[in-house]
Amino acid sequence: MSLTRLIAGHIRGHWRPYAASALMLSTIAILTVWIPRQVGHVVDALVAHRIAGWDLLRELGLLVLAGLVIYLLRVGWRLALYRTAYELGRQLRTRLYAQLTRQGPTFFHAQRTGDLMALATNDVDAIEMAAGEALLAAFDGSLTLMLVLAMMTLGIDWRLGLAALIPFPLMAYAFWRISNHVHVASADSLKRFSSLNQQVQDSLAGVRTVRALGLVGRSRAQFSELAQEAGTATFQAQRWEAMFEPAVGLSLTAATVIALGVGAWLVGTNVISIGQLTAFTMYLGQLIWPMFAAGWVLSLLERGRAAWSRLHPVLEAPPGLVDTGTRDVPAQADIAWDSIDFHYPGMSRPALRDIQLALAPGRTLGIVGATGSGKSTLLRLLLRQYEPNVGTVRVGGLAAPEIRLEALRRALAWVPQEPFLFSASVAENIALARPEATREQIMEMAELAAVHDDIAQLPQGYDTLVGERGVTLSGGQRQRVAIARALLAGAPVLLLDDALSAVDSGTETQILDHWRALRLRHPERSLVVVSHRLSAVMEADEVVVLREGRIVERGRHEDLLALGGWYASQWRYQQLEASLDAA
Ligand SMILES: Nc1ncnc2c1ncn2[C@@H]1O[C@H](COP(=O)(O)OP(=O)(O)OP(=O)(O)O)[C@@H](O)[C@H]1O
Repeated sequence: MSLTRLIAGHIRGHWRPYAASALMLSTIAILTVWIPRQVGHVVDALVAHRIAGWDLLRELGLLVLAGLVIYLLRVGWRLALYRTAYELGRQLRTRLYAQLTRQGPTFFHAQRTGDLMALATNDVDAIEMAAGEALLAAFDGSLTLMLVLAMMTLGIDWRLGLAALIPFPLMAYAFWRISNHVHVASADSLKRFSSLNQQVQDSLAGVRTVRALGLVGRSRAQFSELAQEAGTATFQAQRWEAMFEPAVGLSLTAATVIALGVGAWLVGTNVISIGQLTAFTMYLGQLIWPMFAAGWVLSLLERGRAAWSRLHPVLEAPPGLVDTGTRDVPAQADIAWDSIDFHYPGMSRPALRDIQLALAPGRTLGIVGATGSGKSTLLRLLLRQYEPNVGTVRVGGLAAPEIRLEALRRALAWVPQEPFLFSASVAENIALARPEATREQIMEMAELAAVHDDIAQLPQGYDTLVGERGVTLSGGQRQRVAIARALLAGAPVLLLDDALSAVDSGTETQILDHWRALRLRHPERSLVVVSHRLSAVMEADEVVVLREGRIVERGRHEDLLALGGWYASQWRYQQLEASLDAA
């Protein structure tokens, strides 16, 4: 879809404010061209000594009244129009946000956060301007131009009109050249603003790393270079935009010189009066606005087009995952990875191969293996962040794609290794999936996640702000807050994706004991534990060991010890490490 079609569609949907603005602008244009005519009449009457006293005052009063009405209408059209242009901005931002929530990791892998933020702010602003000011200025400018030209040629003298217009084709050519440059320069400026945004985002997110590595100087230099580039690109666009004004000025000066020359001759030969020549020069002055409007409109439209060409592909990007599911998660949510093969998009090496695995309701599955062996990928397929290339993930006997995505994800309480805490209180963070939860319920889950005592130590307890603008929690505290959040969600399946990595083994045992106690109340709930520490899976009903995407060992803890493979040697190693730590 082009920008024109987008704007045309918007106008169709909001024709009333556009029509009201157009009506007001038309009235303004008519009054504007009436003014020189009126001045011409007054001048002629003064020259002929036909007017004085109250009559003169009345004629001048009419001019003042026209000026006042023009002023009020100018305020009126802006109010009517800006509201609807902002409405387009709101719609585009909402569409962008909805699109972002539909997308999966592949999309976000390809898009830079800074770019997406720039799209939602700068680019949408540029489109808003194109659909608002630019459109109405185009309408107003063309209408004024037509009326002024009509008054100059038909109302005064067509020869004088034609002669004065000689410089204008040259100006049109200059406009065309300038607007091409504005388009290229605007696109570049928007792109560089995105890069600057990205740098700010990266620097803020990684500020501690940058400081710790002593890279502050380099980071500043990089930022200053990007800021310089963005500034230069914006200046470049402005430089071309600034050319519009001299082009208008030159053309009008040339037109005025011609008009005065030809006009003097026409007055001398009594074809037109002095009052008409006065009106004509006033009309020439009135051509300034349509000319400026043309330059302004062209530059706004070029900015809008450049912004739309960046935003449109993102809005139209096919969702990473099509949610065609219609079913809810069955009550007995057993899970199965059925003959799964999977490789990440663009990667040749498979991340999972020939996976056959099942988890009955109320059971615990442990997934272990060396780093990069595919443990988290198993969970990502279950969460439908990616689709397997071969095989099917089943939940409650249904293929995962048959289930509504939101229902599927609500049934799986996932705690990643590095959970995200929002800028809100600890209580609100825990109650994310159940905002209606009572303080007692929140506290109960925090106790189960072994984080209640930590929260009690915070300055405002459960009301302490955490996240970006609040108190900084340790990695282990964040993990436990996220576990409390997942427990409160009350989902039938809890997925701990290395979510105990930052807590000590004593706390880990405590949390897993609490889980088992909780399961006495909810015997149908299942647990999947991905862990590097084998103590986290020793009570599991089944443990699988992954190596390079394949299941290479499986069984209960004792079976795996007896097998004498990777699990057994890793267990011995971790036991030794624990006893050394204790010593
Ligand atoms: N988004 C991705 N794109 C491409 N390859 C990926 C992606 N995510 C993971 N991989 C690769 O897939 C393989 C399995 O990754 P996965 O994250 O499942 O391993 P893991 O066993 O959970 O590792 P760890 O214990 O370090 O968390 C690895 O080789 C990894 O490099």
